[in-house]
Amino acid sequence: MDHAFWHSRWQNQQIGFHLDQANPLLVSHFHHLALTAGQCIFVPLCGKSLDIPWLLDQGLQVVGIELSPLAVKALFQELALTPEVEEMGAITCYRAGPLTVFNGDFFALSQTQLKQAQVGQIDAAYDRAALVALPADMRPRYSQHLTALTAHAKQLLVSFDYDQSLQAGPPFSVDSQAVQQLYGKDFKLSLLADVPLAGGLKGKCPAQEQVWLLQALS
Ligand SMILES: C[S@@+](CC[C@H](N)C(=O)[O-])C[C@H]1O[C@@H](n2cnc3c(N)ncnc32)[C@H](O)[C@@H]1O
Repeated sequence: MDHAFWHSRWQNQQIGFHLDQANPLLVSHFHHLALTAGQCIFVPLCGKSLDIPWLLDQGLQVVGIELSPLAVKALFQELALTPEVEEMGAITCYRAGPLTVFNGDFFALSQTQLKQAQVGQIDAAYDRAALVALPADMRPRYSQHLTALTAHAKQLLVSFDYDQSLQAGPPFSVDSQAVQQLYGKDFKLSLLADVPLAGGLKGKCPAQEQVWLLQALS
């Protein structure tokens, strides 16, 4: 998917991926990350997800990155937060208290900008509808960049497994074998949940929603 695809989705409010509550799978499986208040969680391709306020409510510092300026502005507006805005080259950083959201291309986000925004150690990552939003040829670059940016931080990953021939993505099917190929070299993978998606994918084909815990191999 190119940038124009996602900009147009936000422009036209075609954001069926956006849930009107925190993702129930995050709520049920968050404890596996064993985070404590004050620690920092990174949320790639975050949209204006209500997972963000839920994570803030756990006392965490939350760092997101999102391509669409519409999404980032809506996120802060809906949370009634007025961010400080700082241009950092190709990326713009929005900050309000424990929430930092970079607006720009995930692949352009570097340690330099994280430092400039005074993001310290990232203790965990949470991927919901990020890996599965990307076509197969982009996923290895995505997983490597995420692993490097977060210094092999543990991760909660929510993915889909369905018959890709029945339905085109996004979201794409990223099955257990694909998760293993992308992350198995660096992480121990534990499948925490493998549950049928209620109503199927876009109401059209049966799909499993899977929750993975990734823990760095030492
Ligand atoms: C399927 S949505 C998921 C959003 C959010 N994680 C959620 O659960 O609601 C994927 C998001 O990734 C953003 N995105 C796509 N490509 C991106 C990129 N290269 N860098 C940053 N964000 C990107 C899109 O604008 C979109 O908001």
